[in-house]
Amino acid sequence: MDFLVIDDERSIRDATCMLIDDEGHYAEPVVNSASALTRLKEEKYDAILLDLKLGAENGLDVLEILVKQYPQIPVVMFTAQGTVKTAVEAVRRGALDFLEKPFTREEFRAVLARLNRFRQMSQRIETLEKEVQEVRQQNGPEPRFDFETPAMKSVMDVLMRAAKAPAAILILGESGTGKSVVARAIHEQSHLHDKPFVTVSCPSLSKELLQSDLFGHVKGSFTGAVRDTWGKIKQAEGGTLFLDEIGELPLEIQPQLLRLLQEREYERVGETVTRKADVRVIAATNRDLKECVRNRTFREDLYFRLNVISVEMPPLRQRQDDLLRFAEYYTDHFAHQVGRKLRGISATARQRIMSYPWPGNLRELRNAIERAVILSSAEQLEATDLPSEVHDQVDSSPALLNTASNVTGNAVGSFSVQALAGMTLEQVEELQIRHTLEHAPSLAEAAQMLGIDQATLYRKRKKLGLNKD
Ligand SMILES: Nc1ncnc2c1ncn2[C@@H]1O[C@H](COP(=O)(O)OP(=O)(O)OP(=O)(O)O)[C@@H](O)[C@H]1O
Repeated sequence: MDFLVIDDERSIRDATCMLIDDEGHYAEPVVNSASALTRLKEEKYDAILLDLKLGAENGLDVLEILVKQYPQIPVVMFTAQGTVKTAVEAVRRGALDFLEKPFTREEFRAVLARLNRFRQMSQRIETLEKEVQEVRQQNGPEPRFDFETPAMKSVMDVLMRAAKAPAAILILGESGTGKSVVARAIHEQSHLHDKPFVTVSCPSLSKELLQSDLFGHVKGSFTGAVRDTWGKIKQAEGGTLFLDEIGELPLEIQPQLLRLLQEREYERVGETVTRKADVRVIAATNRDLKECVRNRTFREDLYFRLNVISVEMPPLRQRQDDLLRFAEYYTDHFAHQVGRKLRGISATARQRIMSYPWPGNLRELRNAIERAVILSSAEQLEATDLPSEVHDQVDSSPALLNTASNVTGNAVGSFSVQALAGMTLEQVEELQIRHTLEHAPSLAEAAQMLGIDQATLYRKRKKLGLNKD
């Protein structure tokens, strides 16, 4: 490891550098903060040893500058005997450890071991961050926010202005409209961009697990709680807590969330110690929260708390100005990913894309284009490369016709845009779900075809009284 030793006392400085050298590391001595900051600009160090009493300078002030400018470099403070209180203060202000002068080789080795662990952890985090970035790049195209649809432009305008304020933000909109994507964009545009962004998926867990996931728990608080754990609130400390599908939040947990938003306080499950939370909350849902309030499945006070700034993401069928641009963008992305040279989308395929209602919104469009790019063999994406529900809109299959008749109660001549135009959005969605469930071999595949997650399809299916095992 490479050390920067900051001490104005020559004897201590030299002795420390010799000790570091003896232990097989490299040390560079400097006498004050000015030369330390100059060296830090020129060289890369793994750790800093800093004297608390640095001549006329206060080591704690220097520590603050170092922690702010070089948060990735651990700092160990040299302290004189009997200044434990100050040493504790130094740790509170961001020092990794302290060494009481004069120190023995053993004491120094103990600090070295800690520094080594810190270094290994930092390297691991760096590797993981790179991996996450790679997975993201492999999984999907980078989000784009250059929308042309006026309604979407104004949504983004509100969100980007709100990003810089600490108030809670509520994002409404159908599944797949990009709520999670914009939640992350708000975080990245905000003053918290270098702090954590932590997602809690409200419907995916049981009430007990969700409570523990959010607030943490102490050992023995329920069967299986074998050790103390911190929840997502703690993980998100100083950053953004994104509550996805907030409309599914069990009623029992809602008062605790309200308290978190109002008082910034919470307790871990099985513990009475009240803890302070420093998080910015963004929540999203595809439910009609006002309706949930009316049905008494969502607390009104919580709704008002969350609804300080709220936006509604328009469904893709109302974003005609963006539809083709996104389709083209996805085509280029996936063609590049699979190493294909595609000359865009054919005129017929474009027409089909424009006239299809995309109930699964951007997620469905993205999946449809990814599939089409993989299947395509021509120079351009053709209508026949698109999923059947998209390219068969005019000459529909009998099964679909039957379903359409059932849904609307009328004999529909064909499943065309005209037929859809006579139906409500709810009916179109129901039609699409019924059709997909009829044809997909499993719920998982039906969800994938619809471009929604399984939990959403499960809920919708239940609401419609449909079954598929
Ligand atoms: N701005 C965007 N640019 C590119 N792709 C996007 C964008 N927004 C959404 N998508 C695509 O749509 C998919 C779904 O987006 P997202 O998960 O944010 O939707 P959602 O509204 O949160 O859905 P759900 O309610 O089901 O959780 C993303 O994985 C991405 O592929």
